Amino acid sequence: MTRSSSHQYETLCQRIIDQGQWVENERTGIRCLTLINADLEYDVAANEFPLVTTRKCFYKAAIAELLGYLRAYDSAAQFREIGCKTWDANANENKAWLANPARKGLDDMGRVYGVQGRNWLKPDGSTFDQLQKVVNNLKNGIDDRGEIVTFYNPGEFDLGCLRPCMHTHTFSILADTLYLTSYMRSCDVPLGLTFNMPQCFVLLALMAQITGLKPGKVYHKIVNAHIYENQLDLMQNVQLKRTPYAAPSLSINPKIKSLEDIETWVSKSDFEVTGYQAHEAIAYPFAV
Ligand SMILES: Nc1nc(=O)c2c([nH]1)NC[C@@H]1CN(c3ccc(C(=O)N[C@@H](CCC(=O)O)C(=O)O)cc3)CN21
Ligand SMILES: O=c1ccn([C@H]2C[C@H](O)[C@@H](COP(=O)(O)O)O2)c(=O)[nH]1
Repeated sequence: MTRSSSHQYETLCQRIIDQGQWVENERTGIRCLTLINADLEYDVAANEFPLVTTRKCFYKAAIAELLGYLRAYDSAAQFREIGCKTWDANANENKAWLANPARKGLDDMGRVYGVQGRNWLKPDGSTFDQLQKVVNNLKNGIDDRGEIVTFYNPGEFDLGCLRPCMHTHTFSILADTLYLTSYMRSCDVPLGLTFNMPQCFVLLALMAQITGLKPGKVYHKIVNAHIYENQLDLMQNVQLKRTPYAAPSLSINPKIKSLEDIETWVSKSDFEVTGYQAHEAIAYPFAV
């Protein structure tokens, strides 16, 4: 059985504290206590929604962010419109991006995440929709062992504000059950991870729902897991002193039946979490 996701989270935080090494980070100027390699697992079949309970997490914003990725949003203003402010700083305060001639003005994020997932540029100038291809195959029960959506396009890194952190999602079918393996190169454990855990869960649940498959498990593979130096005291002396609660569950509007629904009318209010008991919020500092 999968261990409660909040417990997996606190175990990872403790491992970083016990085994992590200090690494200077040039981009942000803030050092990070860093661990290489972590594996998390979420049981979508059992509907154990992976929300950290040792602090209040903002899952509505996390779900909105995922919807923005699936819709190929490229502007922080689009994310704000659907209830997510997480891209404001990287679009408008990141020094390297502000100085980049590719930036098209206020709120532009450039060719990141969903732009690559939905509009991968081909040499002939046309675009390829990775997500649509995967949805079409899964709907027909096909797993060609390459049901992959990747946002990672090294040839276009200079056209976006940040390289994607959760960069690749691989879908797999066994019998009538859909699995998801999600790869993450760089993980801000106090902040970003509390968004990424529920996002992986929702991505599998939604894809299963629109393809007619049963949801199985998510395998979340993290390479560089870190805590920024200015977050460490709150993590060690506040959050990790708390006892986790049981996992909540998630219900998704059953009227969502297609990728087009996700592109057109779905909003964060189509997702309802029940039984979320959490300790009070912690305002962790954010490194731009
Ligand atoms: N340093 C850093 N950490 C990240 O986690 C991160 C980035 N940069 N840049 C790109 C995205 C943006 N993400 C973010 C950005 C902000 C929050 C954040 O401020 N979360 C608060 C409040 C959220 C709210 O009120 O909606 C939190 O307490 O979780 C979370 C994830 C994740 N990513
Ligand atoms: O979904 C996300 C997006 C970003 N992060 C974190 C991981 C790092 O702390 C920064 C990105 O910095 P890089 O220098 O590009 O690695 O953002 C996250 O945890 N989750």
